[in-house]
Amino acid sequence: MTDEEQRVLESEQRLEEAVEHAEFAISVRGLRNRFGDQIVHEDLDLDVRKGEILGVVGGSGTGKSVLMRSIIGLQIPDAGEVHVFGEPMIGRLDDEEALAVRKRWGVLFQGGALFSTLTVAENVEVPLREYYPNINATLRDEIAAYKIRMTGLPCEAGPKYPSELSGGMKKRAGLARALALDPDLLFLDEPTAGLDPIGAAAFDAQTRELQQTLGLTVFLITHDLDTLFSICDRVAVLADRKVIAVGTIAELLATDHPWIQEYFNGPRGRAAVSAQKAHSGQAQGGAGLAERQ
Ligand SMILES: Nc1ncnc2c1ncn2[C@@H]1O[C@H](COP(=O)(O)OP(=O)(O)OP(=O)(O)O)[C@@H](O)[C@H]1O
Repeated sequence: MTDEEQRVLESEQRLEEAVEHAEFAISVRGLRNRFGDQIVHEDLDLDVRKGEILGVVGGSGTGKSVLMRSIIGLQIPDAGEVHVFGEPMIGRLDDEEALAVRKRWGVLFQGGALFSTLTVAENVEVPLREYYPNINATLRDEIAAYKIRMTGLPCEAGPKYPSELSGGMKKRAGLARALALDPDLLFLDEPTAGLDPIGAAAFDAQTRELQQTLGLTVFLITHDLDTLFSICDRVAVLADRKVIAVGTIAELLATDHPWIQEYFNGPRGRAAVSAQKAHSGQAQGGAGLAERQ
């Protein structure tokens, strides 16, 4: 086969795959990740629908963060396929194509991962400098200020350093940075961990509002049952090295997997359901999420 024929064949294959994966923002097939003797994922499949908030749960060490890192290219899996918006993410895109897909997502890492020597505004500007180096400084400052306000932080937060912020403010600053490039897809790794319940509920409400107004797809790793019940459209459960179930919480509860039953039907799960019911009652009585922020 000539080089030209090979190129045409590859481009046809890519087109077929793009059509096959078009309804999903993310498609993972047959993922395998191993660290030495420890197999974290084996034959893991997962589809994330466009426009949904997918909660990702599982016991500690089941590989939720490794899964996220495999999707965004920070972890090269031992086997498997990852497609984001129909594009194959592992080894088949050239630099320019990979960059075009990477611009379509934003990531809030566990703990915020802000650069401690940069102000909040400078942190938000990092992806702008990296992906759009020709934007002038004034426009960059304006975009950063807008993103900061978008996440509910006051303008005065811009010149502050991460060490001067509360935990909740740091998360919002990380969120502002994740939104810097107007992404279609947002990855959130335990966004409410370490926040007090009121701060966590406000962050959830902010996430939901942003997802709806910006039409985002959200891949949300969490241990927070209130987050799962209040804002996730579906939940994927990691156990036994793979995604053992994915669906609405009602659908998950209809399965008889012991971990799922214990997780959602245990004391904390029941408390989250009661809180959710109480909140829905209040909302019908006029106290909506927006008022709680
Ligand atoms: N770079 C690495 N080198 C070696 N082992 C790793 C590496 N990254 C992750 N692991 C291991 O992979 C497993 C899964 O880690 P991961 O951080 O994805 O878990 P998790 O489900 O996100 O856990 P948690 O809920 O506690 O954050 C863990 O046992 C971890 O020690």
